[in-house]
Amino acid sequence: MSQTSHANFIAGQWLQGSGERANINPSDTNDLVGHYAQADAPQTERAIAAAHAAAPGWAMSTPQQRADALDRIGSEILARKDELGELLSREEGKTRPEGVGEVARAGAIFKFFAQEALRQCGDKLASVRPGVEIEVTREPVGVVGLITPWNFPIAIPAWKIAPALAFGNTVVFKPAELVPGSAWALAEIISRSGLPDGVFNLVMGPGSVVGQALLNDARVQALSFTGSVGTGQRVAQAAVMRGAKFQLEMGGKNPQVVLDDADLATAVNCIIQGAFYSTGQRCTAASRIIVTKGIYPKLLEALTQATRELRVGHALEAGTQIGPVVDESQLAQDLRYIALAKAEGARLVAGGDTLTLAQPGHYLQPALFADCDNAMQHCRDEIFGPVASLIPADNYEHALALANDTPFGLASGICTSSLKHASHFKRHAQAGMVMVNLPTAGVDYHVPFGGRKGSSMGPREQGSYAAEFYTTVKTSYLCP
Ligand SMILES: NC(=O)C1=CN([C@@H]2O[C@H](COP(=O)(O)OP(=O)(O)OC[C@H]3O[C@@H](n4cnc5c(N)ncnc54)[C@H](OP(=O)(O)O)[C@@H]3O)[C@@H](O)[C@H]2O)C=CC1
Ligand SMILES: O=C(O)CCC(=O)C(=O)O
Repeated sequence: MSQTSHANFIAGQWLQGSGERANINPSDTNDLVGHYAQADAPQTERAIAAAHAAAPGWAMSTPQQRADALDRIGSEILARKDELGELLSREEGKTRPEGVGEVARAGAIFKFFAQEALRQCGDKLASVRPGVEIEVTREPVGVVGLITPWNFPIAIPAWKIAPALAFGNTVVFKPAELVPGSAWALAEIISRSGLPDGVFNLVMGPGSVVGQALLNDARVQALSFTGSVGTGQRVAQAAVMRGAKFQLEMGGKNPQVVLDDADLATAVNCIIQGAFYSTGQRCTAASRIIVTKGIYPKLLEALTQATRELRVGHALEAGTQIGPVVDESQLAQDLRYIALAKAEGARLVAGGDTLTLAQPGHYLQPALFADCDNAMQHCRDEIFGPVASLIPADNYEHALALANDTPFGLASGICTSSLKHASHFKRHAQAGMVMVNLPTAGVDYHVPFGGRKGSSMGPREQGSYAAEFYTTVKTSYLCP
């Protein structure tokens, strides 16, 4: 067994795994970010046992204890945002400003939930029976298993870990294998925050081993997952079979509608940001650009030019707008869908080719397709790359129908100067989040996040709504 400097954190101790994995920079595959421990199933079970043993004590911790720990974590993340942002960009490939921005968001999330820990409340109700008093209170669920994806290596862990701890649960955190660096740095900060041993545990390793062990173990009473539809369904099945709570966030095929009366510059900006920034690797990314006929030619011309001008490069280089794709297999998926779109008759008007730069990396020029049909397969599936498809619509009603014609329902955007259409769209878009004259991606940290249909299952994440998942309700009757 090798001695990696990045070990797992279990029961307050740093423990070597049964193996280790190299973390490679997608901007420069010669750059090794570090070696990170890999747990096996017995080590994962050890982490679960530690969280299980710590759960009763942490459930009885005071709101002040929880708030202090979370606030300390948030403060250190914010103080180190440049350094941690660089690490994040180096391992995941989003640009440095995006990486630093994500770290700042994670810090703000911990600060927010520090305050939420102090705001826990319940209801006191009159009974229908004389002399009886009723109280409705919230209690921690117990041990929660948190399984996170690679595309937001610190923000998604933050928005699961912070509410879990704030509401008195203990945590076993399994980050995605591609991005252990940010997870480990976050765990190291948490390890010095004053939490009792076993309250927070980091277990790095493959989803098929560590993730699966979390799904199987009856001591894990709640599972929060973000990632692909296929894995999400496994999580749901396992949770249902053994009666655990679960919460799934599984992506989208988000529409960005542009109406004739839209401001052209706003629409182009929303599409470029929503579809291509973060290399399109966001579950909130806009990939179906639904455009009414009057503005279609003008928008196509402006968008084609803007797409061609995007600077793809090393994530840490000043001026880079689009970093590399996260790894070879995601790049292969993007290229497969670009080939499929062409085969389906979509017209490629910009990008779509890999790029060879001075350093070896997974570079892809953002691809823009025109004259697509919403029924084409590449307009149905989540690609998770910098690929956008323009779909013409006859009018607003047709655009709305196309926007809703998808198995997913995460975010839905519209660009328009019509208050009437904006209001109607807000009401009738079948999505968990609606954006008017704003990109579909890029959300606030203090409000609910989640979707409908195939995008999400279970209670919402983030904001005060997070309490729904990370607590269980108790109704007490008292006859004094
Ligand atoms: N909605 C979203 O935000 C995201 C959507 N995706 C979509 O998913 C596709 C594939 O990405 P990928 O990272 O492979 O997604 P996965 O769903 O495979 O990964 C998400 C998390 O689940 C873990 N996992 C994998 N298998 C299991 C299992 N059997 N039991 C428990 N946990 C498991 C992964 O571990 P590990 O990877 O470490 O093995 C990772 O931590 C993307 O192309 C994209 O379409 C991806 C990321 C985010
Ligand atoms: O758009 C955002 O700000 C969040 C996106 C996200 O959470 C995701 O892609 O998983």
